[in-house]
Amino acid sequence: MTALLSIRDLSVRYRQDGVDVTALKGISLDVEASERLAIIGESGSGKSTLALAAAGLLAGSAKIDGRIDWFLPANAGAKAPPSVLPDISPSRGEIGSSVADALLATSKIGEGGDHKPISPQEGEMSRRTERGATERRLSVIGEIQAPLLGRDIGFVFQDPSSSLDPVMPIGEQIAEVARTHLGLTWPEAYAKAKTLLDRVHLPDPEATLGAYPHQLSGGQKQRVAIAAAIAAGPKLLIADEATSALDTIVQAEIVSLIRRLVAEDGMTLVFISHDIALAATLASRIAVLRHGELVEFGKTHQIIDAPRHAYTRTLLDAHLGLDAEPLLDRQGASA
Ligand SMILES: Nc1ncnc2c1ncn2[C@@H]1O[C@H](COP(=O)(O)OP(=O)(O)OP(=O)(O)O)[C@@H](O)[C@H]1O
Ligand code: NI
Repeated sequence: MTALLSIRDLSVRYRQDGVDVTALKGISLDVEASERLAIIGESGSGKSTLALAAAGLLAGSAKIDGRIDWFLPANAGAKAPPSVLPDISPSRGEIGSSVADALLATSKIGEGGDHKPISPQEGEMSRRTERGATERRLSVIGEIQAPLLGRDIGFVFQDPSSSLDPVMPIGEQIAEVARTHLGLTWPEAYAKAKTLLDRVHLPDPEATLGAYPHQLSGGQKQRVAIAAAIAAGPKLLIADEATSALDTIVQAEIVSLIRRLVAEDGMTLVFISHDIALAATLASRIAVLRHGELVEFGKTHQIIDAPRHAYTRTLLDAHLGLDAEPLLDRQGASA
């Protein structure tokens, strides 16, 4: 297997009210190209921090140590028009040299989070936020080859309302991503948006193009957020608790939607959840975080059938206590 993303010795500290909070401690893991990886752990274990760090979206105040290497296809970003290229200042980060047919975007992050800001893509990062885009900085340092939100990484957050603009028609929000990153004209981008609304199974895509987020249910809004996230054909889809705010039935529908889209587009998936059983239905590998440390990492069946760490067993037991049904749909896990 080839790595899409390699994380080495990643530590992240936030400063809050004058106190340092260590969110991640020495995390090393590879995300393999085309795999479905779940990151699980209880609230505060560092799951979102890991995803945000990988996507280069950590708040500028975060102190980051370690190394993140991306292995993107050489033509990544080739279609991005110059007007939308990020404004990246020279920095201490290193750009790895090109290898034969892959581009290596390397970030070696110095002590003290000495990483430079990247301007948010207009209308993109400013809306697709969880904790406020204005604080966000790209910690993955690079030139235009650095992974770019929307183009290389699709990010789906827990609350679709926070990632969608309430006063912009849905079609325009999706079309904008396609236009920005694929260099399409507006009519082409709208056609693409309509196709995407159909692909995420929204009823009447034509009418939905002109609808506003408040006219849709929570599950439908999450479908729109997913359509926008994949509009530019990213290599990696990161879903951070993307189904947690939804009721069980809708949650299952969104999980199967994600599974289908990832398979159809050959995307790599990082699925973040506090729910080990849900994660097991989707992922081929599971990483278990606890208090910012990677306590267990392996194939889904190994984690479920023979967990090595007591904490993983606790997560499994907690689940079994609530529900006597078999924990894992083994078909789903191995598919
Ligand atoms: N912007 C921030 N400023 C200060 N502390 C933060 C910030 N973001 C996260 N933290 C802290 O870092 C730790 C890890 O948080 P993180 O959000 O990564 O956990 P999580 O596993 O995603 O939790 P949840 O399941 O609740 O989303 C927590 O102690 C959290 O309070
Ligand atoms: Ni989180």
